[in-house]
Amino acid sequence: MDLIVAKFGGTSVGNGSRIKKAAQSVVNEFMKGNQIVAVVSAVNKTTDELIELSNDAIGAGLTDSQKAAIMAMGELTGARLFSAAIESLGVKSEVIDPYKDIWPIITDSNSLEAKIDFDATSKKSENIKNLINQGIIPVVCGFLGKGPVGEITTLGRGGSDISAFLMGHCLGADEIIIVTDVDGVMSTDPNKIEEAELLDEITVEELMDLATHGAQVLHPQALKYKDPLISAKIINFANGDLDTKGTKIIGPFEGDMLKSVSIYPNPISLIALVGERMLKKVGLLANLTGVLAENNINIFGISAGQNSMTAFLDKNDSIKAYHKLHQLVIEDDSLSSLSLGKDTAMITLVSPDIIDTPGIISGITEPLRKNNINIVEITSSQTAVVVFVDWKDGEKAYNLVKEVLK
Ligand SMILES: Nc1ncnc2c1ncn2[C@@H]1O[C@H](COP(=O)(O)OP(=O)(O)O)[C@@H](O)[C@H]1O
Ligand SMILES: N[C@@H](CC(=O)OP(=O)(O)O)C(=O)O
Repeated sequence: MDLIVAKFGGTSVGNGSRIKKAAQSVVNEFMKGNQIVAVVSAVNKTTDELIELSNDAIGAGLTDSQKAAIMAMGELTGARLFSAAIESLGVKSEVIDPYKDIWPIITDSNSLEAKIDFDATSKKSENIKNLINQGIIPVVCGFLGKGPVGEITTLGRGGSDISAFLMGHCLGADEIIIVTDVDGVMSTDPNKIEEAELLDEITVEELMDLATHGAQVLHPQALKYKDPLISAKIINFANGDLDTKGTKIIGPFEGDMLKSVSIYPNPISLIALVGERMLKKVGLLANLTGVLAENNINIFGISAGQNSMTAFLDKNDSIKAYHKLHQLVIEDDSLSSLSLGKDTAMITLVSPDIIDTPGIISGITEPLRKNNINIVEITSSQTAVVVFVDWKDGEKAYNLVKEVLK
């Protein structure tokens, strides 16, 4: 007997027959002997409509907490429709919403982008387990939370995916299934490029990057709660069957809950190409990477400015790269010179919190400044910050950056 958390996005419950089909797919799993929790979003575009309605009616006078309570109506209705559809098929079900004591997802008081109190949520999830053990199918409102004074909060647009992974984690589920309007994760958005191909599987790390760079298919914060031991997949509602293959989400493979700090074991050399108005020169980057690729040299990072371009390479490759790139400088009129910089240590911090934690970069740089450690380069994306310091400072900087995660 497996415990499954199945999340139904807005499109998968987009009309009456879809709700019926979705409820049937949940009941089918229950009849096979599995335990199941449904997490349900607002029907179709209800959230957008509620926002538009309140903007038209109230406009700037609308407070965040009023907006959250109005938006919540979408999920409050969706969950009731879903639960009633399950009961109409002869199985007991209960709606779980933030107005009830049993509600598990506890947050801070930020009405529109609430932060989850993981410990409180874990504790309160026990009540949901009791319900499941009584043979009842809980239907949990996605997207919603309950703040410190019992008020409704929301987890941010698209937040029902977070609700599903959080519930899956806290309940110790065997599987999390995200039911949506595409066959799974594709090579790109299939609504933009028709030839997009379905991926059989994707790692948490890859999907997190895809999602933070705008692929709507899953909320990036949801993957924070993906436990390596819990199976997860994304499937199309059109199948009407939760057993469908879709795209399997595997991992995470790095660190605990996707957070890690690492130091590359070898020194990293910085090679800078200098030239006038380099950013305006077409194909320069391709030439740089082409030369390195031809010589089987791996690139750990590239930074580009108006008049220079720097490649980060393993020290063992740097002399060879230096000579090969010099040839490029001689041949290309827009390049004036090349310099092989000092040895640096590369420290990488990976965390899904980077995207929504103001001050995380200064949290890293401040302790380095206080310890008189000079930062040679720093690059950041939505999920990783990479800091380069003098090689001699590497170990100390690594220990300081590790403290940031704590
Ligand atoms: N690489 C991708 N693979 C699959 N879908 C993608 C991808 N990038 C963007 N999408 C979009 O994500 C949408 C599904 O997410 P969303 O609309 O939030 O669904 P739901 O309402 O079920 O939560 C798809 O309709 C698709 O347009
Ligand atoms: N209904 C909310 C939450 C959500 O996650 O919806 P969906 O699962 O349809 O993306 C929204 O539109 O933002």
